[in-house]
Amino acid sequence: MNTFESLGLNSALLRAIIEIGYKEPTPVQAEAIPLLIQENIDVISLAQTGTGKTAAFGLPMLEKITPTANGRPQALVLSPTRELCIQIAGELEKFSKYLKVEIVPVYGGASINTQIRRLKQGVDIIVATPGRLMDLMERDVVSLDEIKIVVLDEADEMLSMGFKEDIDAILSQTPSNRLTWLFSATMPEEIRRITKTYMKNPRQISVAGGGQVNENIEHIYHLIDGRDRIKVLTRVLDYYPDIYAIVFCQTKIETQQVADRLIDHGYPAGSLHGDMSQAQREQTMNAFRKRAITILVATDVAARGIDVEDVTHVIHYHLPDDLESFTHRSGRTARAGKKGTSIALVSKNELHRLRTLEKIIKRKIQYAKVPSGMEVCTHQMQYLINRITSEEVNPLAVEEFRPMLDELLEKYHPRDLVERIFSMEFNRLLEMYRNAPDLNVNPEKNGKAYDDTVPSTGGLRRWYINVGIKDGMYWQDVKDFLKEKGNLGRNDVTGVETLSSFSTFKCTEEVARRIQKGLQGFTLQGRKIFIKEDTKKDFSPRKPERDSRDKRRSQML
Ligand SMILES: Nc1ncnc2c1ncn2[C@@H]1O[C@H](COP(=O)(O)OP(=O)(O)OP(=O)(O)O)[C@@H](O)[C@H]1O
Repeated sequence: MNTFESLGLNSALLRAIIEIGYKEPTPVQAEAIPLLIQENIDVISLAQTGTGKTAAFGLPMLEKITPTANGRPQALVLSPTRELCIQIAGELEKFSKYLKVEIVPVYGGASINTQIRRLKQGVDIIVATPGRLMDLMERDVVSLDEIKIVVLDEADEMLSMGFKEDIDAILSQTPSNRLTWLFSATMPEEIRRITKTYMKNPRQISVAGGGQVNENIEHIYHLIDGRDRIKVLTRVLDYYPDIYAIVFCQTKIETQQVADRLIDHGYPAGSLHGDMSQAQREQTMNAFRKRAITILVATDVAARGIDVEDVTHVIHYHLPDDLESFTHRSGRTARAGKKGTSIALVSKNELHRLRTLEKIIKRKIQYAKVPSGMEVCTHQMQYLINRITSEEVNPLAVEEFRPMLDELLEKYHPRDLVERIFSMEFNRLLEMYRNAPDLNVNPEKNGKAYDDTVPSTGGLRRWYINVGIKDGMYWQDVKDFLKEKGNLGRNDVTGVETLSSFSTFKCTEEVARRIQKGLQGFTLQGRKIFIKEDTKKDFSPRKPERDSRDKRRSQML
């Protein structure tokens, strides 16, 4: 068995690790720690989510630096989001409890003056988001000329967010003989490019039995009608007692909308996305960690890498655009050797992407039916029975209230009491679910893979409309919207395809005129909404005209 003692860590670090409660190193730690301590090399390490990569780079980093009197930073960790900065700095603080090391997190949205003050007092390790570090460098309050080690955490995400220039500028200020360590759960193309751009002969360490597959995650999907998404979500949330979940949405708008809907329906939910202030984001994360809220609705970027203990479920409200994100999302559960479930809500037109995903994650994603209303009630009932029957009786408390309990038992038959307890707990649920519809889509029958309805008349043309996913609208919503504005029949509009900032659809000129009339004077968030003929002649499915990735990201952050 590998032990932390055998990895070459000093006694101060070992003492802290024991106090934290780590018993033995995870495979990535066992592999990386001795190598990084003994050799001065660039390293790229692929390891599953939740397997302790922070300690895998943090412990050797702490072992290798020797705090100097001049208080200039010797190590730098770059990470994409504020949450991650705070989290990594917090972990490093814990590891360095018995060392004299100054660790300063610097990230946007928080007071720059406080960060400047802390940096001026001397710092050994900076944990930073690229944007804020650039600000600080421009103000000449931080100098990177003594940096020995740079860690690029979630490097692909930093590039996706458009930090490439900042990273270039930051790294150009560090000594050329610095070491660069990169840890990641996935190996997208960006990571390969990063290795080429920023690293010198990096050694790739692969962990036995590692790779991208976290066997502790059970992957399932529900096949649904896209219009029922929120209903399916609430049903799933109701089905699992004590669910502690992160729900991933694709855009900031959708994240907020879903969280608002859940809160309106009485769920303990909160949202996390880039349109919130830093204070709001910290408040939500704290509430989630303390379980004051148990459902966190988040964008991919805001929740990348966050480590919250015992998250039971990750729910993909939509599949991510960028399928690598699926691994990072799912990895918010089943951390540190525990088990967890990832549930994808998939409409028929997303099915083919699910198959691609299975190849990426090298796992089968099992189909599961959306629970029926009765199944929700039965499951909750079983849970209540288990809770009651496994509860240990507290004799002292019972004795104290014995007279009241006796009186209750004299007045009511035990069966009557059980029925009352049941009603107390279940009236709301039964009311809600007694006649609940079946939310499953049969892949062979009723569900539609895409909008393939037959239009009422001939003479079809393709039209463009300036609404899309970034407005929180998917094809069904766009179709409903057009139907409403043009006061149309079911099949008047067809072939709706929705991309980030616009959609296209097919209809006759007459139908288009009705839509145009309905749209007169209509604005969405101050923007005039219009349709115009799409002059591209053929109706074959168009390749999505990708927005630049940065632009898309800014919607998703
Ligand atoms: N040796 C260990 N024994 C027990 N728990 C550990 C050990 N190492 C790390 N952990 C715990 O496991 C959890 C996951 O660690 P960490 O956040 O570093 O994972 P990660 O690999 O960076 O995940 P991700 O790829 O999802 O960002 C943390 O709560 C951490 O405290």
